[in-house]
This record gives sequence, structure tokens and C-alpha cells, in this order.
Amino acid sequence: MSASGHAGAPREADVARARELLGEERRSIDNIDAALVHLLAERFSHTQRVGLLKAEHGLPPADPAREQQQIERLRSLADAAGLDPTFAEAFMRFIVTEVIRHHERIRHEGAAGA
Ligand SMILES: O=C(O)C(=O)C[C@]1(C(=O)O)C=C[C@@H](O)C=C1
Repeated sequence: MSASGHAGAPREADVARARELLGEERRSIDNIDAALVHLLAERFSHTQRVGLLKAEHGLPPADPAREQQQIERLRSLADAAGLDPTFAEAFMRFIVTEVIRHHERIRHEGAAGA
């Protein structure tokens, strides 16, 4: 079925319009992906400082209680925003696992040399 509602081969004009809409959506997707990269870079620059503080003061790299609070908060935000909370939790855990790996590296390399 074409956009005009008829069965059979799609009309050229409908396909052209669909391609135009696809291009517009992709431009927005590219902008959002760029924002995500910048936000993640900003987040990692803060967690890097947290890692240094933790290493300098002998605090453990991971804080499971804090993670639990973050996950509950994000699940609730995701739900309100129409995003799958299970996906939001998995995404958060993926990021935090990487942050903890950075914290451990800073601790093992010595905070001063990081
Ligand atoms: O808040 C901390 O203590 C952090 O190290 C940051 C962070 C995070 O990425 O949000 C990472 C590891 C901890 O387990 C909890 C949270």
C-alpha cells in the first residue's frame, strides 16, 4: 500500500516525499547523536574528577547504593518520558560499568599520575 492509500507500486511522488521526510528525520537524529556524544564527554569529565578524588582519599571505585538511587530515578524519568525503563537502566549500567573501570585504572596507576 502506498502513502496515497492505493495498493500496488508506490507513486514516484510519494517515494520522493518519503525520501524527503527520511532526510529530515536523519538530520534530527544526527543532531541528537552529536548532543549525546557531547553530554557523555561532559559526564565522563566529571566522573574522571570523581575517580581522582576517590583514588586520592582511598574511597572505593564503586558505590552500589548511589547506583541504586540513580537507576530508580532514571527508570522513573524514562517512564514519564515514554522511554522503556529497562532500556534506560541497561544504558545507565553500561555507562557506570565503564566509569568504574576508569576509576580502577586511576587507582592502580596512582591518582597523581592519572
Ligand atoms: O558517584 C560516584 O561515586 C561515582 O563514582 C560516579 C558513578 C556514576 O557514573 O554516576 C560511577 C560509579 C559509582 O558506582 C556510582 C556512580
